[in-house]
Amino acid sequence: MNQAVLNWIDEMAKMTKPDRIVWIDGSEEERQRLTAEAISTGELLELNQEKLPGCVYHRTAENDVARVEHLTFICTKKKEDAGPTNNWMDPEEAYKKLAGLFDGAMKGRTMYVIPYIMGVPGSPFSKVGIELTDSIYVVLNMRIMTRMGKVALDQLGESAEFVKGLHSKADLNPERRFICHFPQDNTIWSVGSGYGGNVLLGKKCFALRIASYMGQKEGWMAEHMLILGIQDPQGNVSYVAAAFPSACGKTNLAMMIPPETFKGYKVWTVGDDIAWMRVGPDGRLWAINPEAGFFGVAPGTSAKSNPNALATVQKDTIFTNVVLTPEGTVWWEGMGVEPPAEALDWKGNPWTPDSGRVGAHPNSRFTAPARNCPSISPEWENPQGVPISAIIFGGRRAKVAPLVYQSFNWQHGVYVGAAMASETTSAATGAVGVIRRDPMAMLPFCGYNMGDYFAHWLEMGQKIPNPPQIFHVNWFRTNEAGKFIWPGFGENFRAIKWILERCAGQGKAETTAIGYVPTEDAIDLTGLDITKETMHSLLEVDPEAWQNDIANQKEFFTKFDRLPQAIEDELVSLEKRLQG
Ligand SMILES: Nc1nc2c(ncn2[C@@H]2O[C@H](COP(=O)(O)OP(=O)(O)OP(=O)(O)O)[C@@H](O)[C@H]2O)c(=O)[nH]1
Ligand SMILES: O=C([O-])CC(=O)C(=O)O
Ligand SMILES: [Mn+2]
Repeated sequence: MNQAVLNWIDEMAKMTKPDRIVWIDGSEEERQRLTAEAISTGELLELNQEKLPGCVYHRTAENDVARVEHLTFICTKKKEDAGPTNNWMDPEEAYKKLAGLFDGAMKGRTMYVIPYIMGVPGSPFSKVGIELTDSIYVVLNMRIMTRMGKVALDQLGESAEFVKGLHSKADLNPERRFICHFPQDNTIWSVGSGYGGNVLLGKKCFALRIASYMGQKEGWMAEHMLILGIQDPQGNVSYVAAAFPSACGKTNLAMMIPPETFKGYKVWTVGDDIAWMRVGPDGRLWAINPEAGFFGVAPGTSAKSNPNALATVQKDTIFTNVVLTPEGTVWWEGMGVEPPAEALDWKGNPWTPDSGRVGAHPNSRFTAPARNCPSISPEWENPQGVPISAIIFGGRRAKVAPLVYQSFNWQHGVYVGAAMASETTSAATGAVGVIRRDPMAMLPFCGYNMGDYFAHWLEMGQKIPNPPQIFHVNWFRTNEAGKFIWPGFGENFRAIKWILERCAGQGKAETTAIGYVPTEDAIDLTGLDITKETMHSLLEVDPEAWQNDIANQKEFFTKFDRLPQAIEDELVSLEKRLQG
């Protein structure tokens, strides 16, 4: 047995004082046993096994339904290394404070030891973590989201190089809830929550916050990006990676089905949330999806918007905070089917469709194995990853950003990513619909100084002989009535097709102040009912709106003491171009 692992577990058990310690092996027998146990205590509810085989239901505490960014900390020795966009705590102080909360937190409970791999076993990209938790819900979610159990211990061998994750629900009191990251110690401590984004430590905590720090040191990138492949009628597949903030359409785009008119085209899903990217021997950027499942937003998922996601969650899925029907099935707003006449809402209260309240929490989620997905790419477990032709940034912008545009070059593209903004969503606690700057969709997920992160992006550009082209998209422009004017979902394929044409040196574009914008006839609109006026407003670059946005960007960037000169230069150049 690995002595470093044993010593660490011993130390954590002395602090948390569980009644027993159970090692997770990842077997089917173990899944059944733990599921039965969680059902017997009410932690999980069994669903209708005829209609939803292998599926279970879970409710979180009412005040524990999303990531808590104000309680999430990067604990580096120097405050500057966490940077201006992260909450910071001194590591010594953080360990001490959380040790107080962890002290005896597992008394009367079991500590589960979950060894897991982010990435495919044996891949040069992959990394091992171990999560200690007192929640069966966490174990069963990690079983879907990662490759875990024996396979991870085999990969680790005698090495002491693993990410040490400790989680306890403790008393679930939000006053005593903290998600602390110690990138310099490869350590994550999460206490007082049972919500996925705070407690599935392989996901946001490791695969983004800790991994972004590793990537900067080791010369690779960990990004909040989906990965998809687009196959053309000749059978060639091109891959793109796209960064959108939480609940802004990554899962939907990753599983998109092209509109009927595009015969012979097919979209393959490689990943829906996280990409780890390295320069390949051929000088291109290669990406893997380090996860093994999808932790997706339920509301809005329908046979019309995302049939692949709906098919994915028909078996072996954990549903969290959705509506529970009397027949033991699930429902949510925007599912595209009649709501049940009466049911239990996400809080467990009796609910009817005319109650005037939503039945499912807006951030209710499904946890489903990626292999269930009808569009899963044949390459999704390729240990070498897939080559990326285009990087896409995007957000929710009612105004300002056009449907799609291309940056002039890598440096300009990095600036476009750094200047990203989006309206906030229910994926994190706090106000919804407020515009905030969210560079590369990484504001809540960058594990070090974001100025250094921009510098790392700029440096990566120097290291990739054949870098991807960088684009920006916005599916969320609205009219005066506040309605989305672009149909979105599968129709987004039309913008992606233009992006790939541009990568191939084709595709018509107009050079504007902000970058290359499609000419009004450049996007293939065959079979789409959309007026010329609408297309015009979708592609419009309004100099005044952009000037206002620049003012907001400047305010944001003044917080940075390590802002690379190149970012500032790009901003100044844009301002000059806008003034004509
Ligand atoms: N109007 C419009 N809404 C969309 C589009 N794509 C996704 N949405 C909606 O945006 C919400 C979130 O979409 P997801 O695809 O789950 O977002 P995500 O980026 O994967 O979210 P995280 O899992 O939080 O990272 C859902 O309610 C979708 O229905 C689109 O093209 N147009
Ligand atoms: O982490 C979560 O809670 C879910 C997620 O993917 C995100 O918010 O981006
Ligand atoms: Mn996400």
